[in-house]
Amino acid sequence: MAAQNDQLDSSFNDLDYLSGFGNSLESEAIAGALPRGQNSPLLCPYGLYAEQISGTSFTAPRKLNHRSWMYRIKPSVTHEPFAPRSPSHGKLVSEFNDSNSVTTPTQLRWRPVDIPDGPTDFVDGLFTVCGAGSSFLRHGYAIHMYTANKSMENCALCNADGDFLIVPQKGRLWITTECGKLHVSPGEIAVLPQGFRFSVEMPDGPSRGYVAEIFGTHFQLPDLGPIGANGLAASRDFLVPKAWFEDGMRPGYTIVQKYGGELFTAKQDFSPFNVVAWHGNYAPYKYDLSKFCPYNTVLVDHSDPSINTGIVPVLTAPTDKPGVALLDFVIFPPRWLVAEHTFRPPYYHRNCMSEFMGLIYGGYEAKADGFLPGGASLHSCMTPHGPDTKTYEATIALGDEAKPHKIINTMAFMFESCLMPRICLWALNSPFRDHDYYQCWIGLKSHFKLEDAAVQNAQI
Ligand SMILES: O=C(O)Cc1cc(O)ccc1O
Ligand SMILES: [Fe+2]
Repeated sequence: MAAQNDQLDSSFNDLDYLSGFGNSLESEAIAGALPRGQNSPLLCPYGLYAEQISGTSFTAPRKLNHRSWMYRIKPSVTHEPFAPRSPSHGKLVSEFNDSNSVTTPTQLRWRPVDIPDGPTDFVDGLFTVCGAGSSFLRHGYAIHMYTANKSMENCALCNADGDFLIVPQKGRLWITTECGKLHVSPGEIAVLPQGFRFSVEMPDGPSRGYVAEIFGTHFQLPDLGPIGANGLAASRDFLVPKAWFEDGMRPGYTIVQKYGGELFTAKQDFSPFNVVAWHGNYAPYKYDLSKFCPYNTVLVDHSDPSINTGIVPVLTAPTDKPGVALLDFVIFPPRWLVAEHTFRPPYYHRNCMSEFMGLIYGGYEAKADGFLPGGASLHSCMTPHGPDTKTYEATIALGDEAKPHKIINTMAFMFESCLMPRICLWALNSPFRDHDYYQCWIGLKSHFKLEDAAVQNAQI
């Protein structure tokens, strides 16, 4: 089910799923469709074709190795040659350089982008905001957003560049994948790993959301360290589709392949969702953010976001350096604030990591206004940021009298990366850019009282 909060439609009946993060799973839409005792028999049950999808190199260490076997009516190779899509897309970037993006250390914020009136599906509605690195070199990330209003028709997207982590903000997504169907509501996230073909329906029409794409690695659950064996995102809350297939002719079906940030298309006359059974540990999945179990200080201080406000990553895409993320997905869920004689909102800070933030619903504790559901902000490497003037003044005015207080009806998130993002020009020049963002801090006045220091010194 979708996250339990009054912003969301809880009447929606969800599907039945498999569960467990990174588990080795199996699913048959028809009993007996999975071969037993081997992956690639000479003849598969029911005359199916066996096909492997590898999400890691064949020789990746076992604990990092991802692959699945699919038993399908026709193999996915059965299509005409790929050709550049016409019209080309033009707003997707997977290798960030000065031909397609710029740098700026300034604090950036965007209002929610309007959803187009004209028919726009998930593929056409997707645009890159910022990112770093290269899908070709298998190191980097891209942050996209989408605004769309219609289902993909007779076509499926396959992303050869990386994994998509989709964060719907408005409108449900019904995602058909080769492993089966995922119904994803705002308040939930979905991960479509590199290479899976999928098609997105938008049953609610106007839809908006965020997408983090990672190149060259996959998301993991973060280590829990001293927290212990439980807490944060639990493995069993990650839901994986059950096998689902469609048979028969689908003339003119289009496979859209995103490859090096460009789109290519190929025609075939059947649905790619023809997998009758599959097994393995490489599969799409979803997670309901309301299941997250946050941890926090129970006495003083606002510790680092790696623990204190419950904003420990839900998922992390690691680099080779211990503790340094290519991309962390971090949430700011409803939770109790109890710290004593403490400035409870996020502290003022500069971070060697770059922080892209979005808001799914409600408000965000560090910004009294201007940061809206569907909007976004970017505070790049070492760019100072923190609570706006109103938040600071309201917190100080409350003083030490602040009682335990529950932040409710909110779900903000952050994509945090060690790589410095370049920003796409259409995002920088967007009519939705809030050019007055800096004003939210300009009113911060000095509270420094030199007289107090003089009195103090006189007493010594
Ligand atoms: O900048 C932000 O709003 C995100 C953030 C929140 C927090 O509680 C501590 C650090 C941090 O970067
Ligand atoms: Fe921050």
